[in-house]
Amino acid sequence: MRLKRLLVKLVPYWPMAVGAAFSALVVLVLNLLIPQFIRLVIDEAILEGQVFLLPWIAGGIVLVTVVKGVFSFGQRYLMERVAQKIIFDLRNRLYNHLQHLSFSYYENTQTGQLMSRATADVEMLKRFYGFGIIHLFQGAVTFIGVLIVIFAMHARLAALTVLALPIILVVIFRFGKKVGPAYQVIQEQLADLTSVLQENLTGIRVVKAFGREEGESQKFDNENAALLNKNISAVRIWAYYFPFLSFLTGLAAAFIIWYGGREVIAGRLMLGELIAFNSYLLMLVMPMRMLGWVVNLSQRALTSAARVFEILDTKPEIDDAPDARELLDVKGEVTFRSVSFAYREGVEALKNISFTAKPGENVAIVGTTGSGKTTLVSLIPRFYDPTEGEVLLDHEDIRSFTLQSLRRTIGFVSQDTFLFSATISENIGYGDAKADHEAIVAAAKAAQIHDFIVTLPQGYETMVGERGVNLSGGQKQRIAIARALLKDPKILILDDYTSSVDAHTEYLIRGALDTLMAGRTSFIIAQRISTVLAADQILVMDGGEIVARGTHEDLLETSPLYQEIYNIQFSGNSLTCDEEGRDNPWTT
Ligand SMILES: Nc1ncnc2c1ncn2[C@@H]1O[C@H](COP(=O)(O)OP(=O)(O)OP(=O)(O)O)[C@@H](O)[C@H]1O
Repeated sequence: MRLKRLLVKLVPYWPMAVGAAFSALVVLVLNLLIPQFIRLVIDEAILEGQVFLLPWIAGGIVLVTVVKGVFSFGQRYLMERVAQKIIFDLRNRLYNHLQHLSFSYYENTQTGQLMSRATADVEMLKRFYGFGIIHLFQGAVTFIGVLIVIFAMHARLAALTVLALPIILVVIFRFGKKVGPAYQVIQEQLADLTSVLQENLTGIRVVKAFGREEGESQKFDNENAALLNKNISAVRIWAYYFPFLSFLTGLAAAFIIWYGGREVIAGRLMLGELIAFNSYLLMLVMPMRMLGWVVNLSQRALTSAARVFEILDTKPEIDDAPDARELLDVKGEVTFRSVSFAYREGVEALKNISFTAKPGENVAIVGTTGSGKTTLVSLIPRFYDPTEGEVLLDHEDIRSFTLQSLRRTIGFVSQDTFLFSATISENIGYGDAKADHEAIVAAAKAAQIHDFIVTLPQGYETMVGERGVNLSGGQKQRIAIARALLKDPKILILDDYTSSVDAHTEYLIRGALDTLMAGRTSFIIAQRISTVLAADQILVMDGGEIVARGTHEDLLETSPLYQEIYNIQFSGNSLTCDEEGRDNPWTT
């Protein structure tokens, strides 16, 4: 099944694959000629004393070798090209597929596992296409070719020699059965090792902050030692295999010399024929060894294929409905109608949520930690679909629109800001490939980050992310805000957007956002008092439910939970700023 699926991928490249197979056949025929030259040298030139034949035979050998070289090159080159092309397609498909898999998939899969599949496993498949298949073919035709020739030369001797064949085949297949699972275990262990490495590198700050370098090294050591052991187990299987195979072929050679020698002495076989016969049998040694190698490679490739296909076969949980249409002319009315949602069955993160945000309305969401605020806003761009109920945009279920067009209308600034290893300008322009420099600068100005950017040595062309300058949390967040604003979204979602900027910057952003939010429906998970003050409606969440709603003044009077949140969360930063951005005590 998996093998068939791997082989089908050759179909689009059949002319090249056939070219490689043809070259392999030519190489085989030429190989079969060499022992005949040897026979001629011994039987005709030496024993019969026909010296004039020698230069011709020598010339023939040179010619055969040259032509063989050309076709060997063709075979290798063509097959490697096919392999590279198949792997190119596969890598692209895999990457593309990964882009479309849903959040839930990534939450349940280790990044290291995915990286290992996209690199080590794909590489294994390349070796299968580039070497495995052609060597399997070459081995099979060599076998058939040699058998035909030796039976034609001396049927009895050939028949007696190949009696050893079934034993050899049993050895090869037993080997395949053992080595396959051994390599599956290795491949899985390698993925585990990659996961440890990836997690360590991502969390290196935590490792250092807690002084856990030793512990982490130990963790890696353990996984690495497990990999070593598993590799050694596989190598042991290999190590048994080769000497045993050599022993069997040695036995066959001994038999030929013994039996064939007697035939020569009896005059039923020429000396040159015996030597040629033996050369043919030696030609079988390589394919037999190769068969073991190819069986091993194929087993590994099948393991890798299973791991790669598993990703490709995972359907994105969130996808376009078959009749999904483009979302056009958005007004921006968002309605949650009896929405419930569970990340895991039976544990509801949202329970029966209903509310409407009118176009252009500014909705603040407050609540205790873990009450479902982030989950609620994640349903609007369809990061997840409700388990029950529906989310409507302009009175239509958002599942009736294409994901692309839906997400295009939404600007999202999430809790953890991620910037790519690219220039500031590219990061801000991420959501709109056509954005010009003026638009990028305008967005940066609106997010109050322009003044900072121009102080950098390369301004907007400064690299950020892993390969560039380090920015503070607040600076990153403002770049993320600029990135969201550049899309000119009808709906704006800001999750904890002010959590890492100081009161002064918050004031500056606040001012910019007030203008920018005009005409957009916005949802802001509020951490600061100024946000709730500016909101048209505030949703108060607790345990996945909306327990109160209203304006700040209403809620202070009617909702004890809101009062509590206000006292704990907002009073600590109940400062707003005066015109110049200086902090002032906040009063209602
Ligand atoms: N990806 C996830 N998988 C499983 N459970 C999750 C996931 N994300 C959140 N939860 C759970 O869902 C509940 C709501 O989480 P959510 O992040 O929406 O809360 P929140 O109000 O935004 O919290 P905070 O203010 O701390 O960010 C929590 O109990 C949380 O543990």
